[in-house]
Amino acid sequence: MNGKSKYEMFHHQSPWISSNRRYCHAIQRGVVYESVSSDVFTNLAFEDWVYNNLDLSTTNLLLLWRNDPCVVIGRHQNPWAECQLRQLWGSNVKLARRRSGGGTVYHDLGNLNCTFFTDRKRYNRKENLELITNALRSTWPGLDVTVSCRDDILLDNFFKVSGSSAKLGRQIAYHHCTLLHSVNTPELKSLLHSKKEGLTNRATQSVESAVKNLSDVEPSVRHSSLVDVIAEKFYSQYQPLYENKVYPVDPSSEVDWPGVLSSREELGSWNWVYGKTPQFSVQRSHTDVSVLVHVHHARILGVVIQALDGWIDTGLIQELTGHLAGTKFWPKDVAEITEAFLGAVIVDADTRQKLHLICKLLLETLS
Ligand SMILES: Nc1ncnc2c1ncn2[C@@H]1O[C@H](COP(=O)(O)OP(=O)(O)OP(=O)(O)O)[C@@H](O)[C@H]1O
Repeated sequence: MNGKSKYEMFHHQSPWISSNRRYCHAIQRGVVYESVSSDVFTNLAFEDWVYNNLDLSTTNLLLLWRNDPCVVIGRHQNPWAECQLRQLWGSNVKLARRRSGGGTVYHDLGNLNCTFFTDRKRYNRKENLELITNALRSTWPGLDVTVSCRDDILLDNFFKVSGSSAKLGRQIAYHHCTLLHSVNTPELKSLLHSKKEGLTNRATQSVESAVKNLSDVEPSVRHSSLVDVIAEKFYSQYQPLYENKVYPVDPSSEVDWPGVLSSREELGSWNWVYGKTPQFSVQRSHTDVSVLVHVHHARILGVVIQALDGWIDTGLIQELTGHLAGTKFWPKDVAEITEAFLGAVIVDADTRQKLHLICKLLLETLS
């Protein structure tokens, strides 16, 4: 960095400081931004941008954002284990992998996300969560919200309305949390219900909770009112003499946040969303035969097919498993290989039926 601090680099080079006066409040002690985008990948890329580019040694930055329907898994999770992929693929719900750890959550426009960026030394999850619960209670005394020992926000000491995770760097940290005010809870429950049978996994597992929307208890809770009350509490805590202004930001602006679009592309890529899945295995069985698929970086590492001696010619099995090794663990890719194999192989009707069964079991491991 040629001896310059991050902020100096940023100050001199970044157009959003040097020429775009709209964003020149970055060195206040506290500032609230609200993203104008509802694209999960753009919002996650913007979080990344702030994390990598801003010097927040004197500033607390709160970013408020929400997304169109999506399932967001933690950095070290396995989407095959965490959600109903077949249902998700057939819907308009996107799947995203965030940079922070933790479990799987569902977002739609009825879920507000709050990202608290601070200097690493001032990182304090509990303080952030208390800020939210204090803001909620002082505006809607009927909301009995508390922070649990897992850093969830619970309603009536039971229903989860907020989950948290964080990313801690050497200098900067962020803590982000969700806030359910009016999400589609049936969709949340059906997409996240998984516990896939036959799957062996060392990835982080989600902790399922009963959830509820804040608006079920206080119908006047809306996105805009939440933004206002949380921003107000934030300013009263960090910047008491400052006007309670929520600054709209366009996180897709390459001019304001150079590099944000390539980060968005990476976060939306198959290699990130699926490819970062820790190694796992899935098994499917039928009375006569079982199929075990080992998967690494969402590619097939190997397939083990077990059957009674003489049930099928082992040479055929070796040929099929050889074709599959290294293939993407993805329905289209696996289907193409099994179809090509079945189309080319010359065998009697009984063997063909057995091969069809094996290929069917293979495809069942995929969702
Ligand atoms: N938007 C949401 N806000 C709050 N809870 C949610 C949301 N979506 C789903 N949930 C519930 O939270 C559960 C996942 O919680 P889990 O604790 O594993 O992850 P987390 O809250 O992201 O973070 P962490 O693992 O760091 O506590 C889901 O199974 C579901 O019951």
